[in-house]
Amino acid sequence: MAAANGIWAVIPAAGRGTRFGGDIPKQYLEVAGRPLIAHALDALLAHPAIAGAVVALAADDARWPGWTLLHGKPLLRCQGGGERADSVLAALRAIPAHVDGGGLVLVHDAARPNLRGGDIDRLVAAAAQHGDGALLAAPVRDTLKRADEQGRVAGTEPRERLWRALTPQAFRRDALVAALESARAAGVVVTDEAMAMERVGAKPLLVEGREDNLKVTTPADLALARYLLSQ
Ligand SMILES: Nc1ccn([C@@H]2O[C@H](COP(=O)(O)OP(=O)(O)OP(=O)(O)O)[C@@H](O)[C@H]2O)c(=O)n1
Ligand SMILES: C[C@](O)(CO)[C@H](O)COP(=O)(O)O
Repeated sequence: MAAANGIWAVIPAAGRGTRFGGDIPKQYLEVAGRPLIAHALDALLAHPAIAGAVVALAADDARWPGWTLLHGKPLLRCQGGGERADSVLAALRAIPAHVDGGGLVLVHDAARPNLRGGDIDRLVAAAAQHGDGALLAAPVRDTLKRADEQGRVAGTEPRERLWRALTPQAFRRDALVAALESARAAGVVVTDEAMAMERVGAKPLLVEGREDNLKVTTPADLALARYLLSQ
């Protein structure tokens, strides 16, 4: 059951895309006729459980189209920060005051365009039942090798119970804000929201998500995203 005022989504989109390269920030590269960022925003705001969204943008973002409404729902913007976690925290703080702070928020990378409604359904259902929150993830199905400094195999890592964290990740807003603030105060850079929650003792539930919920990090990812979103 969504809390009063519904579930809000937070979309960190203030990254520099250094691993991707190029002159255009990857969140604005064209995928299936729209900017990459549009797909994540559309998937979230099209979902009936989502009441609104805040997108965190770089201070010098000159490409944001200025959307303020999507699927009839509010789409707010804020300025992101130096790390992804800073952007997430800024966006959480930009959620309107009338929205229940004890309600769930979903945090989803703008760089993940292929989010499907069924995954949102299952994540929201799991997070509503599990007090410590939940995240979409994919079980590791390949053998994992650790490399030495020369790029040679230094060993094979056990993969039992190893998962790749995806997004969205869903937590009670006030708890997530406190956990992110705690990590920041400790000088710990958390790479996802679950890591911040784990730091303060939470055990979020892993919800198996689609393998094709990829994050566009390199040009090869963009080619795959274009293929997937053209289907
Ligand atoms: N300071 C940051 C860094 C990242 N992000 C966002 O977090 C998501 C996942 O980050 P990633 O894929 O690493 O994007 P970049 O940080 O832009 O990529 P890179 O690490 O290669 O620079 C992206 O939507 C990105 O825009 C953000 O909002 N603020
Ligand atoms: C949040 C995330 O997508 C989960 O896998 C990932 O940690 C983001 O990492 P990035 O280096 O900021 O892309």
